[in-house]
Amino acid sequence: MSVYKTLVRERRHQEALRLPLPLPTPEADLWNRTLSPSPLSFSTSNSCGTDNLSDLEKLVILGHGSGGTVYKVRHRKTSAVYALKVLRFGKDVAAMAEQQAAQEAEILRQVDSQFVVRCHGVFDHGFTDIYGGGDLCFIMEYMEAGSLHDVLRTRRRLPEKLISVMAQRVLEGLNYLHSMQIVHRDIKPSNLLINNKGEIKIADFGVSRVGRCTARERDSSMGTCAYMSPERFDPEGWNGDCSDGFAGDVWSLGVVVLECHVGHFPLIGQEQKPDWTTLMCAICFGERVQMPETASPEFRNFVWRCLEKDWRMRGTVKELLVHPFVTKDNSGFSEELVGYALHC
Ligand SMILES: Nc1ncnc2c1ncn2[C@@H]1O[C@H](COP(=O)(O)OP(=O)(O)OP(=O)(O)O)[C@@H](O)[C@H]1O
Repeated sequence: MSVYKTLVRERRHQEALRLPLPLPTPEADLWNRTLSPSPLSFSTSNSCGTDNLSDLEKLVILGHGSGGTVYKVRHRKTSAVYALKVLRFGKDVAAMAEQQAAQEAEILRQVDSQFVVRCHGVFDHGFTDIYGGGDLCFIMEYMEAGSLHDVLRTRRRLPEKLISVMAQRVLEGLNYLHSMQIVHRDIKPSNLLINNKGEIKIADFGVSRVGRCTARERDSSMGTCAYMSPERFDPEGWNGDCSDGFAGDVWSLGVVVLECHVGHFPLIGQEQKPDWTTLMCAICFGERVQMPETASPEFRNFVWRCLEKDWRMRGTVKELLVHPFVTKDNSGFSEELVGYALHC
């Protein structure tokens, strides 16, 4: 998990939830949808052919996040392999935390894109004893090569062509999510997963929103602050109250892209401690970010368009999808990404 994470998800340390999991709604309904508070304890109908977690054999732990553990599991009958994300909640559940968890489950049930890690089913408590009594389990598509964070930890830097492939796919994923009015709000290397074909996909909707945030949600500052845009960090200073949030995902992608080039978190010096004040100063008041000398003009321009402090001036996903940095011929580079990832 990233060392920069200082603001974590409140909801994932809170008491067992009785999750309201509403039935899927048409796309249009997603905007500003309020979730029903009626508790519902069930496993979803799912696409991996199980309504019982005991059908899944635990193989290894893939990783730990702020709220739980991700296991590699195998379906005993079909032998299909999945990643099972088990979330646990602490005591003192807040209403907002409960809503956020329901929102994550709902988003996962709705999204269906080759650029987003697929969720095959959701189980809430009552079904999860076999996994230590977790409160919510997501059966996810298994991404064999792990996360971009894992790759950067061992490789440090990636060649521009690979960064371009990664950026293009994340933009496609954001384009899809934004078309459904979903703002991811936590784009960072550990939430970008890679499969054995070298395809990068967006994962983890733990702090995502459908539609605009309420003031209360904004105040809770959920997400990883190192990758947060100026308007999320300081809504008053950067007119964040008027933002629909989509531009914040573009900023985060810009930070990730630059990080892949320079080999460390790029907005503060390597000698600086990534505490809240340092990050706030760098993100909201820092000079325009310096580019590595070896960066191509296309790379520089792409990153500057993403890291424009004023969200109204920042590049949009649609604009960046046709930016020369991502429209270059990168055929064959996905396979190279697998090599990078699998041999770390
Ligand atoms: N679908 C998946 N396939 C393969 N590995 C996965 C999958 N989902 C998660 N992982 C691994 O498990 C780790 C933990 O994931 P998780 O989403 O719980 O936390 P995180 O994103 O690293 O941190 P946080 O939850 O604090 O943001 C990831 O970094 C990744 O290495």
